[in-house]
Amino acid sequence: MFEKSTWIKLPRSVLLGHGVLEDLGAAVDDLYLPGRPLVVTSPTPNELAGDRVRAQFDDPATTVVEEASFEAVENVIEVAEEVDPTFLLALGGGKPIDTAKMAAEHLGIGFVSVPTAASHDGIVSGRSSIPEGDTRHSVAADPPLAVIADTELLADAPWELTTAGCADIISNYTAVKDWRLARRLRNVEYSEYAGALSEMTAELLVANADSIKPGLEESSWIVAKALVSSGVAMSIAGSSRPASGAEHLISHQLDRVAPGKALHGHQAGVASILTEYLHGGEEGEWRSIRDALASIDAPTTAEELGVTDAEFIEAVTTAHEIRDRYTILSGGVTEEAAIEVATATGII
Ligand SMILES: NC(=O)C1=CN([C@@H]2O[C@H](COP(=O)(O)OP(=O)(O)OC[C@H]3O[C@@H](n4cnc5c(N)ncnc54)[C@H](O)[C@@H]3O)[C@@H](O)[C@H]2O)C=CC1
Ligand SMILES: O=C(CO)COP(=O)(O)O
Ligand SMILES: [Zn+2]
Repeated sequence: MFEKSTWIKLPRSVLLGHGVLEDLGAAVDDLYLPGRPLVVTSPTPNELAGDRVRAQFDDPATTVVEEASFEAVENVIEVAEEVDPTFLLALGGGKPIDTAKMAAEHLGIGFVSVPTAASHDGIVSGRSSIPEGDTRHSVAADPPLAVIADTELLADAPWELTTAGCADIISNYTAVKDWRLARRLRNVEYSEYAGALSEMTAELLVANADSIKPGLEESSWIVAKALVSSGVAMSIAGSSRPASGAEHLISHQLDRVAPGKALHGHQAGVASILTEYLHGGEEGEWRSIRDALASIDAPTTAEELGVTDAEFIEAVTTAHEIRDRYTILSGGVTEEAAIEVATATGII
């Protein structure tokens, strides 16, 4: 008997392009969402765009979060219980968006995503990536009801945030390889559609690398489209698998070992050079990944990330300890082997 079923949750509206922030109020009306939002943001995005966002609503409330954490989620829930918003409006980078996404899920209300940086592919996804102690959770949550990605705003963000978004997408190559490996060795459920969409997103981004340049609003357009597409792949998969494999586990460990040193996407990008080498060996495609990262100004070495060689190696050797996700690193890598691979790929 045929018993398969799936439930794919996607945003209802995606507004992407020059000046679309001014259409935020209209986009929310179009969702039949009456009442006041609670704006969940972090300090810099609040300063940059908070007033333009609030001006489009009656009596909006605001809460500012510093980090993505379970405590931050609890705080947002507490504020929401006081101000009783109809929906949450996440304004900023990955941290306020992940925090609002998870808080909205707990509150049983919708949320709208307004990214101020094209720095990560969580702007559309139905996942929240939240650290806790020595581990890192990828928590299921509803995706945003609408995404308003204004390329004028995204293009004004520091250039490295855009290159971090590109690197987060380039790391999809190895994420999908890990996913296929997990299907072969652990019978993990794999979606051909999500895997193909994720790979195609990385390929299109790399094919357009020549148009990704500082000061060019078109760069934000290309990157934001890729971030939306990658987020949709995660929604189709019902997990972050299409965009998060062993390279992301290394990035998450770097957040613990060397907090605040490098951006999420940059860490995932450098780590994917290493995991591609582990998948394909010397003759594999690690040089293509390295060159693709270099072509859009993203780091390719531990030094360019601002972390020490020892910190990078520690993140590699401990990556398998977090999360029950089968990858090329499951089973662990010895320190000697990690040093050898990181040296062979020029990361250290
Ligand atoms: N849920 C998911 O599917 C995904 C979640 N993530 C998560 O997202 C986070 C990384 O995202 P980021 O955006 O790097 O973190 P973030 O929210 O900390 O932003 C990075 C920095 O950029 C600043 N910033 C944002 N917009 C700016 C602007 N327009 N001008 C100047 N500065 C601006 C912020 O103030 C912050 O200091 C990580 O926690 C990661 O795990 C990443 C990918 C996917
Ligand atoms: O960063 C991600 C995809 O780019 C997803 O991260 P998680 O696997 O931690 O949810
Ligand atoms: Zn990522």
